[in-house]
Amino acid sequence: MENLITLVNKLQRACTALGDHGEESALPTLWDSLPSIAVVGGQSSGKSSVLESVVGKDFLPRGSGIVTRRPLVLQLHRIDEGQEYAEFMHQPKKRFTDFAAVRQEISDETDRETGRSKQISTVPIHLSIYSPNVVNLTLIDLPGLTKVAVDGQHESIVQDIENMVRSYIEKANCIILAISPANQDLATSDAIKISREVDPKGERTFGVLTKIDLMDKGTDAVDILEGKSYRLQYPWIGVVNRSQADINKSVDMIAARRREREYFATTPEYRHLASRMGSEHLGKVLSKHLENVIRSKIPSLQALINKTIVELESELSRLGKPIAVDTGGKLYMIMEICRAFDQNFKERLDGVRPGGDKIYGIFENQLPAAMKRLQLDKNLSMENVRKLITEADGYQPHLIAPEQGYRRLIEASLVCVKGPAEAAVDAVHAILKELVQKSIGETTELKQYPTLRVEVVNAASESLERMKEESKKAVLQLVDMECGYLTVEFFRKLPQDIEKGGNPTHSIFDRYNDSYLRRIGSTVLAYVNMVCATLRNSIPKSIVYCQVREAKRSLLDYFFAELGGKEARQLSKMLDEDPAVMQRRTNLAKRLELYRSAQAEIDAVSWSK
Ligand SMILES: Nc1nc2c(ncn2[C@@H]2O[C@H](COP(=O)(O)OP(=O)(O)OP(=O)(O)O)[C@@H](O)[C@H]2O)c(=O)[nH]1
Repeated sequence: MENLITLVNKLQRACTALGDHGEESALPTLWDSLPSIAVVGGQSSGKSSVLESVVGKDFLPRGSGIVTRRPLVLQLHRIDEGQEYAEFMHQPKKRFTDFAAVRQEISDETDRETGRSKQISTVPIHLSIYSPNVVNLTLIDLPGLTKVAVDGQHESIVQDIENMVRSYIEKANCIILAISPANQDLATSDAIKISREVDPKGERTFGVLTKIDLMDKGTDAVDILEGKSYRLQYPWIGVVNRSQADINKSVDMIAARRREREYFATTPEYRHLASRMGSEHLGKVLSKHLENVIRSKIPSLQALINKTIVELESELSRLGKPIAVDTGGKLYMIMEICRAFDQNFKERLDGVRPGGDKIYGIFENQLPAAMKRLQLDKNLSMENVRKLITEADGYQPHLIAPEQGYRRLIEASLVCVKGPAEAAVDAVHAILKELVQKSIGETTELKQYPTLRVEVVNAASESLERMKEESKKAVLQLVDMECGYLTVEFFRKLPQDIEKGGNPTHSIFDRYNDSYLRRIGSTVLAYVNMVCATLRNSIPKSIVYCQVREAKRSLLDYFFAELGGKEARQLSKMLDEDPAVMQRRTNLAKRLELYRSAQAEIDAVSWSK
């Protein structure tokens, strides 16, 4: 039991410290899942007296009219030994051992928030009391309900107090301590009225009857205490607090408790109820009830903490790691981020992620279609063949075969292939650029650092540009190579020209007959087609070698080489994270730490059940 309530107190205080008790928080609040006990009653019903009696100390401000003007969240911590003391959350380092000073501080802190006016405020005062004479409990003392405004107060105060009280006790996890004076008709009890409103079945309401000793002679509270005149889910508990005369005479709490015990034990009407009457019994009943409630709540509390931890962790991982402080750390961080990007890019080329297949589309469709559209026979009209053959002959018509003529005709046709080859290089370049963009977009770490992102994009683009130029040179070279050296085999296999069809005695313009020239044309076309078939295969190989494979291998090599020479200041500039993000990460980490320790503690409690 001790563990449980200590845990509750700990978590509750921690959550309040983080401001985790308001609606502004996006996270579900622990505060809302933990039970608390609110003390509700009409003015002068004996509310402060009951609280003091449970605590066993004089410490609450007293006086006529509205004394309690702010909620007081009171946590009682049992300590095994030592001097009792109190601590306020708004003065964390100050220990109060003089309880008169505690009373004064409650009063002063109330005035600080509300001014010296008689206004009320919903901002609670948090007070912890550590004592060997208390049981672990968290109690909330609320301003007393009243029926009329006194001088200097706004008419709305009656309603304001009621609303504030309701805002606390309407929460499903609030256990209500409804205090009614026995010397007033129960039908007029403000406490019963408001608690019935928020807890109609009485599942979380404890009725406390005060001032039993002040009842008119000849009357008693037996019917109420036995639950006959007004039945509550839990039995009524009667108490006898110190009278005003006792307070004036400074009768201490211990003596008051002893007298209370004696009162119930010796008064004939109440003797049979003595074991379940009095302030001490009230404290024990409350503690036991709180324990039961918490036990039943542990699973949902664990679920809530675990869910919050997952949310905090995912939010933190979305924000990314914090920036390293030293140069080496920064360098390592940049390299890590770049590697993450590079990995993503490679996976696209290797087919682990989509996009790389588009390159094959260029080789399979675009390049062959473009080569097909070339109309290689455009240069091989009869006229053109005749012109090039005779020009190549020069002053001496060829004797066996028009060697030079063939070369010129083949070259003139093959040169056309350069267009589609360069277009294929450009198309692959465009795809690679697109893949870089996509990989940049998918590298979450880069979103965190806009400057680094720009630098990586620039470095990758420059590399791709360089590779494109190399690739163009290589494919053009392939075509030039085909023009520079013809495949002899092809020509050796041709049937030898037995009859050239030429007649040197004729004029230069009709030196060769049509069928001879047609044959040359078709031989050239057959040769060029054969070469094109080879180029259709070798151009993709060259492109992959110069661009794709190279991009996979060394996309950021230049960038890395330059990175090594950068100074700390330049590295910091690259990791220029938004300060708001840094602040958010720190806050989240602090919160996560709190929730983790809460998780460990509550797990330990649930295992020890
Ligand atoms: N004889 C006797 N007097 C009591 C008892 N309970 C409270 N009183 C007296 O009733 C007066 C009001 O008690 P408080 O405890 O101050 O009442 P309260 O509800 O806290 O009132 P506010 O703080 O003003 O809202 C005090 O003079 C107490 O001494 C009781 O059981 N018996």
